[in-house]
Amino acid sequence: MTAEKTLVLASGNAGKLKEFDGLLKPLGFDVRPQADFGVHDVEETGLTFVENALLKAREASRVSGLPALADDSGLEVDALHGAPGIYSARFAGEPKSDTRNNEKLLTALADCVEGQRSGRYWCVLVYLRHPDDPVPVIVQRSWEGEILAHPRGEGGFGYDPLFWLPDQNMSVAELSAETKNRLSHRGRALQGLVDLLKVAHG
Ligand SMILES: O=P(O)(O)OP(=O)(O)OP(=O)(O)OC[C@H]1O[C@@H](n2cnc3c(O)ncnc32)[C@H](O)[C@@H]1O
Ligand SMILES: [Mg+2]
Repeated sequence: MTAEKTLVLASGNAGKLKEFDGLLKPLGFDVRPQADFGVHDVEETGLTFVENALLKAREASRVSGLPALADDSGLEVDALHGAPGIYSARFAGEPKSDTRNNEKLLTALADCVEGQRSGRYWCVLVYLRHPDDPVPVIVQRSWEGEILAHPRGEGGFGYDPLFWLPDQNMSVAELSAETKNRLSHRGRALQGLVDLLKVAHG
């Protein structure tokens, strides 16, 4: 394994870290969570996923001295004019809670009938070779679905029990980890990033 393939993952989200591990280890990357270096969560002050991902990657790379990969992601619901969007993790306030976020989403959509509950996950990945890297590698991918009226399934994390995939006839929380990684906003963004890295940085 080459030293260039060691990465710090700029995330404190256990669900994301597990998915990245499953995706990056088979590709030969040595993936280190930011907690290994004592990196704390940065304040996500950006107005876009890309700004927040840059903030996270820069901090993790600065503290660890390694190239960094950050993920800023969230759920965009059409009937809620794009909410919770970049505020998805803290939709129901601090401290962050998937359970309370899901309850708040169900309440917000209580009057919304089937057919008006469309939405999508977004994942923006940013890769920095070092904290001052002027050429970040950036990939954005979405994943279309509908918001269920009741949770289904035990897998995944976050809004997955409420995110329905008509094509699969399942919620994301009912998919296997492998299938989620193959289809998801994050899995496809990472595939795109790995392809770009081959071109951009050898
Ligand atoms: O910032 P880090 O430390 O990475 O962890 P976080 O949970 O705060 O991550 P974000 O700021 O990117 O917020 C993303 C939120 O969007 C939701 N989300 C993103 N991807 C998801 C997925 O694959 N399944 C379910 N929910 C997801 C979930 O609520 C996340 O907490
Ligand atoms: Mg966050």
